[in-house]
Amino acid sequence: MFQQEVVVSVRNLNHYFGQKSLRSQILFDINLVIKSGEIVILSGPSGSGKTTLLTLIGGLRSVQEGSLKFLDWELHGASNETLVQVRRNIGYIFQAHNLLDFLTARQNVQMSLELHRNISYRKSRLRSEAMLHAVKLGHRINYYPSELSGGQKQRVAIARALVSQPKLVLADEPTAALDSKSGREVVEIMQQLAKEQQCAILMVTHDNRVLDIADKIIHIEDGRLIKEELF
Ligand SMILES: Nc1ncnc2c1ncn2[C@@H]1O[C@H](COP(=O)(O)OP(=O)(O)OP(=O)(O)O)[C@@H](O)[C@H]1O
Repeated sequence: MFQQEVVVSVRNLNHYFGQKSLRSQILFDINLVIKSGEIVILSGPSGSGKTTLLTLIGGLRSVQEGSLKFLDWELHGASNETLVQVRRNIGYIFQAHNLLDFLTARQNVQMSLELHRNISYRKSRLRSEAMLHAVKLGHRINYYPSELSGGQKQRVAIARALVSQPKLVLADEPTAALDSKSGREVVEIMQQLAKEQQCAILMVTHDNRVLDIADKIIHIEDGRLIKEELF
């Protein structure tokens, strides 16, 4: 068995949007722990605060109140250098896969490794190709995004998110644009790679077909975590 470490720890987190009289509270007293290798699904109605919470955890937005720790880094009051370090340890997968159209599948994956300065071109190329094999795209390495199906593009996005062996993957509706078979394939690949690399996954989804891959499902409503289900 792997020793599970705490990857994300959120304590009494509040968040507000807007200024002065237009200021309104969006997140209320959020408490949450995510451990390595754990797959957590975040569900809730539109506008309940899911994306806001995901972007806070991802170091993409400033923490205003409360504590948010990623590994040993406190994000509340963190410097830009710290946030850059944090982001290097996180893989991001969004609904629109955000691949660059003028780069091949391999180049899209490799680009994310090039943010890590201490890796040679040869090594990054080999690792990117191995990762594309892992997501079952070994036969599409030199294809451009326009030559791939929706499910294949999303698998390239998974390879890109996981190739740097991040401690955490944040996925915002990764199956939303996919038919049920491709959606299922995409989450099963995420699950398998997460368990192999002991990476935690926090996934926002409305897709009932994939709920069973979660170790834990948390529900958010009007900015409050209301229920946690364990599997
Ligand atoms: N930049 C912003 N400025 C002001 N209000 C915002 C901003 N971003 C989000 N909000 C508001 O915060 C609330 C939560 O939004 P958020 O995008 O986190 O919800 P969500 O649960 O991800 O919704 P969906 O499922 O529709 O994507 C909403 O009421 C939204 O209108």
